[in-house]
Amino acid sequence: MLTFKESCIGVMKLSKPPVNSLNLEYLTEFNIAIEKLENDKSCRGVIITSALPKIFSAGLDILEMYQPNTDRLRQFWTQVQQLWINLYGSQVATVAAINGHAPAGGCLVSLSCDYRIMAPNYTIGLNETQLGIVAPFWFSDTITNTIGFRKAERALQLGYMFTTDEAKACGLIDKIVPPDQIMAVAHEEMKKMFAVPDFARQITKNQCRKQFIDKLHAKRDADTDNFVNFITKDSIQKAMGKYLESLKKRKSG
Ligand SMILES: CCCC/C=C\CC(=O)SCCNC(=O)CCNC(=O)[C@H](O)C(C)(C)COP(=O)(O)OP(=O)(O)OC[C@H]1O[C@@H](n2cnc3c(N)ncnc32)[C@H](O)[C@@H]1OP(=O)(O)O
Repeated sequence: MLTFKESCIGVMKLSKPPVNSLNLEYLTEFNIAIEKLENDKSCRGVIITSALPKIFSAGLDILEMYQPNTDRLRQFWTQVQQLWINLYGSQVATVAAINGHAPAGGCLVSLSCDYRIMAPNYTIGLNETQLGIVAPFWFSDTITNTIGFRKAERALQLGYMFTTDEAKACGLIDKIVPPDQIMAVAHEEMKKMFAVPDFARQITKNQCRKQFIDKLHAKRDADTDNFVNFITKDSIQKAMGKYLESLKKRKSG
């Protein structure tokens, strides 16, 4: 993770080649970096983007969920939950500068921010069902809160990956920006949020999001149990093995 500060704005650049997949170690690093910025009194905003060309993040590392060690799988899921809690509940203003594809966990990271700008000709969405897995309730809450129930339900069922244009049309992202302008526009959007007194913006954000974060806190252990029981089922392991194979075939084909 490349993290630096530009006056009162923290910039986090995901940099885990080849596709910024989020494994246990990287999620832990991500959480430490965001918590550090959150606790930095001089930091008012965070921009999350990718240091890689064409990929914002491929989402959760599928290899963590394929033929897993159960203890590690639990730790992995705890870090995924923590990342969402940290981002969705952050007190600082957050902008996702989506400069590449953002499937599944990559989409969730961006949806957890306050504002999303995206470069053209990429795809974004919660495609979990395409892998034969199911996005947990807090993933669906987050997309529903962004694009509304009907569109979210349809997108989740299909595991639909939106083009940048489609994402803009349904409100999944806020603005389409040429790749060479994405950081400049992220700073402009951040300034708009800074024009509002921090405490008023923070309390308002809390009012909107707290109930959803509290819901996960109340069910956190059960959510981890569900995840571990679900992922370790034979049928799910088979589906995930097939999906991994299809990724490799697509590459060679
Ligand atoms: C109960 C479950 C709850 C919710 C759980 C999960 C949420 C998730 O996030 S699951 C992850 C879903 N992600 C995807 O489906 C993305 C899959 N990847 C792609 O579509 C493409 O790789 C991508 C468009 C991101 C990039 O395309 P390319 O630039 O063409 O790269 P390659 O496809 O050649 O990939 C390079 C290399 O990376 C491996 N890879 C890709 N994604 C992942 C991933 N998410 N986890 C682990 N590894 C991944 C891919 O297999 C290639 O590997 P090698 O063949 O060994 O080089």
